[in-house]
Amino acid sequence: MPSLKRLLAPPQHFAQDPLLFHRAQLLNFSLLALIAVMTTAALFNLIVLGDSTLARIQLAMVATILLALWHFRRRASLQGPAWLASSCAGAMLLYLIIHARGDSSPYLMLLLYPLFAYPLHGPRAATLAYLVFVAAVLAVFAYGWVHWDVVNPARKLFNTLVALVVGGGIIYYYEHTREEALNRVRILSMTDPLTGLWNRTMFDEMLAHEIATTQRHQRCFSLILLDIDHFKHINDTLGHDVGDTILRELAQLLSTRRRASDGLARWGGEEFALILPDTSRQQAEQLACDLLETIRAHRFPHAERVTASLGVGTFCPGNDRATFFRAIDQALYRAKRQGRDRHAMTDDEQTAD
Ligand SMILES: Nc1nc2c(ncn2[C@@H]2O[C@H](COP(=O)(O)OP(=O)(O)OP(=O)(O)O)[C@@H](O)[C@H]2O)c(=O)[nH]1
Repeated sequence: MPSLKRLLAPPQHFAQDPLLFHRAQLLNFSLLALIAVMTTAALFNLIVLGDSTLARIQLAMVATILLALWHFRRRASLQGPAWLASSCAGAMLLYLIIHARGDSSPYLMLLLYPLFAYPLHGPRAATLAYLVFVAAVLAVFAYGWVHWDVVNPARKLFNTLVALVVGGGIIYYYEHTREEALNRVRILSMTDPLTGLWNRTMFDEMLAHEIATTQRHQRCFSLILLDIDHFKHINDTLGHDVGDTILRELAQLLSTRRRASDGLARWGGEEFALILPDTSRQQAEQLACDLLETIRAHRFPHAERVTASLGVGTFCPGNDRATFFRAIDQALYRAKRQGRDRHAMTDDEQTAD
């Protein structure tokens, strides 16, 4: 049983993103199901019906799907295997219609295609796949009209088209709204509700990503930790609402000052963190001075003077995350101790571990 559970579980690469994880789960199941169905069909065709040509085609398909399954699980590749799975499912459904030579019941099964393709590809790619599929169904239909003995083909074509358009439309709409809802949940889980910046969870994820990139490409990134000075006093004298407004306004100010590639997060109560990819110690220090000047010059509503203290450091390949953070914290503490409204750099030896 545990091995069956492991087989049904998608690779862990997709665990971070709920949308991709859902697709990966579905793809994993579909590939396994296709292998089982195709193998059974091939054996049935070979042993019971004696159709070795069809059985060979099906076994070749099984081999291709096995390859796709390997690619998906080892390489964590979703797109290619997903297209292969939906193409195989589409081909099987078309084969059913051709095999039934105009009998009505397989037409109803065409709706299985969008039911399968939309959750697997997502609305955009699945619509493309579905259009190709509908075109293929119409081609089979046109062929059948000429060659098969179909009673009232015009009515059959009309009913099939209505089912394909209405059924496909409903499935598209369902999948589209489901993805939108999931995206909203994802954004809510990543952002801080007061400032709209990344929250701590997202910051940790982006930091881990930046550290991995740093090690891979052998380059450094810098980090600034910013803490508003005497924020407790602001809250106590002006009220929490003013405190909240200052947090929001500072977040806005920092957002306008950063580059598009920089990551900005609310790290804690009145603390903010800026990840600066590909940024040297000197560049980070210059930015820290600019930020201090910008905050000093800004007129915050109700508050006469708002300042901040900054801890600044640079992470290079070989550094250790925990040591680096300790050093940044100590730099920030030093800036506070030395009188606030200033920045302090980490000691090089501290971050070098
Ligand atoms: N208004 C508001 N206040 C918050 C929020 N989160 C944390 N705080 C307050 O921020 C204050 C932080 O106080 P301290 O940690 O003592 O720091 P400080 O007063 O800024 O002093 P220094 O950092 O030493 O300059 C506390 O009073 C918290 O209640 C928030 O979301 N809104």
